[in-house]
Amino acid sequence: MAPSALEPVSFYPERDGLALENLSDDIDAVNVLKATLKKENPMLSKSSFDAEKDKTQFRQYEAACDRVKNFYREQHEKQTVAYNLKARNDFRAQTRAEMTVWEAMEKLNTLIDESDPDTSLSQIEHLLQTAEAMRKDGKPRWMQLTGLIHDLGKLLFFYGAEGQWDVVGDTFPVGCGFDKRIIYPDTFAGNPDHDHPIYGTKFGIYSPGCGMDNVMLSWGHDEYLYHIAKAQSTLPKEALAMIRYHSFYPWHSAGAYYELMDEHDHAMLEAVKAFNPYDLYSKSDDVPSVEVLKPYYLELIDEFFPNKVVKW
Ligand SMILES: O[C@H]1[C@H](O)[C@@H](O)[C@H](O)[C@@H](O)[C@H]1O
Ligand SMILES: [Fe+2]
Ligand SMILES: [Fe+2]
Repeated sequence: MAPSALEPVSFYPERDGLALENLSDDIDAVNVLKATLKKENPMLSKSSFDAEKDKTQFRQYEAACDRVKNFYREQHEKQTVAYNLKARNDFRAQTRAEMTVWEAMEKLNTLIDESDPDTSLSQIEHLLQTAEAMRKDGKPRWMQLTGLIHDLGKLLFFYGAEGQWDVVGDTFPVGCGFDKRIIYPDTFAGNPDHDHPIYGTKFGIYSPGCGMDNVMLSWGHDEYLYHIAKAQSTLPKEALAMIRYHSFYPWHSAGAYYELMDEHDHAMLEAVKAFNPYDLYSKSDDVPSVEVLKPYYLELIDEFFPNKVVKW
């Protein structure tokens, strides 16, 4: 019988008249269901870092050295809409190099990331630490590979970057107001877009719910590698989101810019959040042995990059 307009509709018709003492059984059932769901999606299961690490030891920007502070002042002053349009044009206009993923990891190894307060290890070691932590936690192979390559976009530094400010560091949208939850928010006062009549407003060139695919994130290693992986690998969309947004801390960790998201972005945010602990908290793990791990990862790379030689 259809419910009359005046009667409340029960969303749980089979539970109408449920006795209170059965409630704890229901809670157990929900917990079992949650565990089963997690098993089916190991990407989302908790990282082992949750119990092991003192997370307050990471990303301490107020206490950071001048190298880090100076880096962010420059990045925040120079990442403008005009620069971002130019960077994307330059990117599309050429292939910078052709080499395998492993060769790219070796090439990147000489870069010391000025924005990073948490590691003094080389890039190859950081990539292996990230991937190894995922492997130990039983994460899917595609996710391990994502961990292995996620910072390879820093190669940009060797191919016409203007410095490190357009390669590394946290990212944020350009073309709309800079959110206070970005680290060192006051340094945006020196950005020419800060007081722009459109770019300086809350939504700027965007509209509520427009979706992150339509948002221009500050140009750097995330955006660059995202385009390469999207075109040349068989990685799933969750992996591409992990790559594109892994430095977007104001979004995935501080909760800013949610008003720009569309429905698809909510699922992608979960993927990025599942990725983040491996990137950040593995930085204090033991130094991995490159030569010992190389055969395992060479095979993994081949699985997702059908053309061994990648166009960078
Ligand atoms: O300093 C780091 C580093 O540059 C990372 O590669 C980047 O992903 C982080 O967002 C940033 O905080
Ligand atoms: Fe990164
Ligand atoms: Fe990283």
